Amino acid sequence: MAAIEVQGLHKRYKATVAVEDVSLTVEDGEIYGVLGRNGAGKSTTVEAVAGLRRPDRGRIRVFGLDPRRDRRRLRQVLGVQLQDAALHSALTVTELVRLYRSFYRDGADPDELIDRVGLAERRRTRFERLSGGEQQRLNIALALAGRPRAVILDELTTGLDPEARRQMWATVEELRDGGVTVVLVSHHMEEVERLCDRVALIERGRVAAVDTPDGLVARAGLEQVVRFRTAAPFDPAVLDRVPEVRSVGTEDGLVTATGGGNLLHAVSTALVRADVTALDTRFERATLEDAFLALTGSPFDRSGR
Ligand SMILES: Nc1ncnc2c1ncn2[C@@H]1O[C@H](COP(=O)(O)OP(=O)(O)OP(=O)(O)O)[C@@H](O)[C@H]1O
Repeated sequence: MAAIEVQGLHKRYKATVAVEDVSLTVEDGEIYGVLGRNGAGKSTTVEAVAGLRRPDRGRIRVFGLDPRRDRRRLRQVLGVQLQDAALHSALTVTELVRLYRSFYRDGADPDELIDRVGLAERRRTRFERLSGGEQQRLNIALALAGRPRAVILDELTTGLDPEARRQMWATVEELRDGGVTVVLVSHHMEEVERLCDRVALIERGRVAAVDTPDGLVARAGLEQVVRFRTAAPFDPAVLDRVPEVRSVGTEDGLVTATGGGNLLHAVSTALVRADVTALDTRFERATLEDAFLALTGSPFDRSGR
C-alpha cells in the first residue's frame, strides 16, 4: 500500500484556483519532495493531505485513511510541521514537547526528541524567547512527537543557518532510515536534490513532472560534460561509438565530451576498454534548478504566477 495517494485534487479559494488537478502517490518509506514556486499550490495540497483543508474535489488516502473522515486516526499516523504554526508562546520547549507527546498513545521520548533537534540547551526557554531557527526546530520536534509513520515538513529549513540546516537534513535522513515516510515541501533546490528520493514539480496547481532528482535532470534533456586529460595523445575515435556521447573536442590536451544519459559511466567504460588512462577527470551536469527551468519554461524566481 502506498503511504499517501492523491487523485484529482481540486481546491479554489473564491476567485483563486489554488490546486487545479493534482494526483500523486507517495510510497511508504520514501522522502518525497514537493517543489514549486510561491503560490504553486504546494501548501494547499499537503494541508489537504493532513485533513486541514477541505478539497472541492478529489480523493485522498493516507495509509488507507480519509483525512477528513478519519481525522483522529490520521493524527496517530501522520505528523505535520506546517509553515507559521502558532504555538502557545509562554510554554517552554520541554512543556510544549510533553504537551504534544500527551496527544498520542505511543509517542517519542520528549528528552530524546529535544536532543535530536538540537534544542538540549534551550529546554527551559519559552517559545517566544527562541530564535526563528530554534522555533522552527521545535515545530519539527512537535511533528515527530507521536512517532508518526509519515510526516509532512513544509519549509523545513527556512530560517535556519547552514549548520542547523545540515543538522535538519541529517534528521530527515535518520527518519527515512527508521522507516518514516517524509513529504518535504521546499523551495530549496539543494535540499530537494540532496534529500529526496522522488520529487513532484508543482506548477500553477498541477503536477508538471514526478521523478527522481536525477530523472528530472535527465528528462530536461540538458547536456552533461566530462572533461579529462590523458597521459598519451588521445584519439577521439575511441568515443565515437558511445551512444551517450554527442560531441568530443580536444583543446590543449583537454578532452571535452558532451552528452546525456549516464555519460560519466559510459565515457569511463569506453576509456578503460581502449586502455586509455584519464587524468583529472571532471564531471559537470545540470542541476535541479536548471531542470526546473527547462521543464516549466520559466526561471525559478520564487515569485508565483
Ligand atoms: N486561505 C486562502 N485564501 C485565499 N487564497 C489562498 C488561501 N491559501 C492559499 N491561497 C492562494 O492559493 C494559491 C496557492 O497557495 P499555496 O499556499 O497552496 O501555494 P504554495 O505553493 O504553498 O506557495 P508558498 O510557496 O508561497 O507557500 C496562492 O495563489 C495563494 O495566494
